[in-house]
Amino acid sequence: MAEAGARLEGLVVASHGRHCVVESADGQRRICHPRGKKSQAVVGDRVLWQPAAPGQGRGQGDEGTIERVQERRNLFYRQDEVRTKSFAANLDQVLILIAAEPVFSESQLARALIAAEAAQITPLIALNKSDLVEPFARAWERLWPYRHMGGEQDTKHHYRVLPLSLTESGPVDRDALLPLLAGKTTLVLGPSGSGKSTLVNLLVPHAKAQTGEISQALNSGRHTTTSTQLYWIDEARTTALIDSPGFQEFGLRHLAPADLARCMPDIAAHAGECRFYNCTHLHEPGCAVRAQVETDDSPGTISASRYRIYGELFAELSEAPRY
Ligand SMILES: Nc1nc2c(ncn2[C@@H]2O[C@H](COP(=O)(O)OP(=O)(O)OP(=O)(O)O)[C@@H](O)[C@H]2O)c(=O)[nH]1
Ligand SMILES: [Zn+2]
Repeated sequence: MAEAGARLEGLVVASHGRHCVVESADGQRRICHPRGKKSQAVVGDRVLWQPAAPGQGRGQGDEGTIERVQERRNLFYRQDEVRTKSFAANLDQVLILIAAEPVFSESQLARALIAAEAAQITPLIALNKSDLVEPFARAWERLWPYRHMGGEQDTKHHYRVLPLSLTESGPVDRDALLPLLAGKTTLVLGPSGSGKSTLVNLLVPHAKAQTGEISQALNSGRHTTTSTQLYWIDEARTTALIDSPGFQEFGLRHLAPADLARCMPDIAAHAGECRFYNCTHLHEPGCAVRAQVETDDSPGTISASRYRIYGELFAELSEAPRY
């Protein structure tokens, strides 16, 4: 056990309410409590922590206090169903896993993408259950604007959209995913039933073991149903997946309505060409964005559904109180 009094570096690998599991450089994991509000950490945070003095831990030792959260490279915001904010920090990318069934909500997808863009985190979209041929074809078609965003050439597309069939072609999917994940920390998000657990089990064969007794102890006998967990894919601990429950309404309240356009690449591509520099793209004359929205007569480069979502979010962010 580490010496009391020392400040040690660690990585937050799980959070359960205010408690965190901190992993130190040697791979050892222990429960830590934040010292105060300022040291409230989220998964992915690098922290300085201090072991509890002998006899002071509430458990069987192996506990500590988070003394400081190191500066974050980025912070991913979302809101869960009970309207509290949840976060993960220091991410390289966000993998949004949706499926042919259950039918995905385009609005939820758009929100998650906007949240990623706003935090300057690269999003990656995967559509699972390609074995369900007809529902998959419909879902793939609905993703057309996302598959083609930012240009017609493959290399210029803003989002990467990957077809998967995790239960039917696991090894093939693993080979497709691993190079995209290697050396990075990826937050996996997806609606219930899309195959998130299947994905984690495919990529992290010892997921249960990694979660370990510590997290199980924290979860049991407590009303903690949601927890965010970081898993290492490789033994060298360079490639990480963060599994976070809840893909409900994404609170985007940290954004102002005027931030939306730059977080939607298809809209951002034309937002600079409007007659008014502060165009909202809702009603102004000379709006280059509205000129690009598809209609029955013209294909346009902005799909009608994306423009509708833009309008809905703009209204939501204009009205809702900030908290
Ligand atoms: N047909 C088909 N079914 C799949 C595929 N991947 C996952 N499933 C099934 O979809 C269901 C949901 O998969 P899970 O991995 O539990 O999904 P989840 O996203 O973790 O769902 P929650 O636990 O509700 O959050 C399970 O019955 C899986 O067997 C696939 O590629 N094809
Ligand atoms: Zn405009």
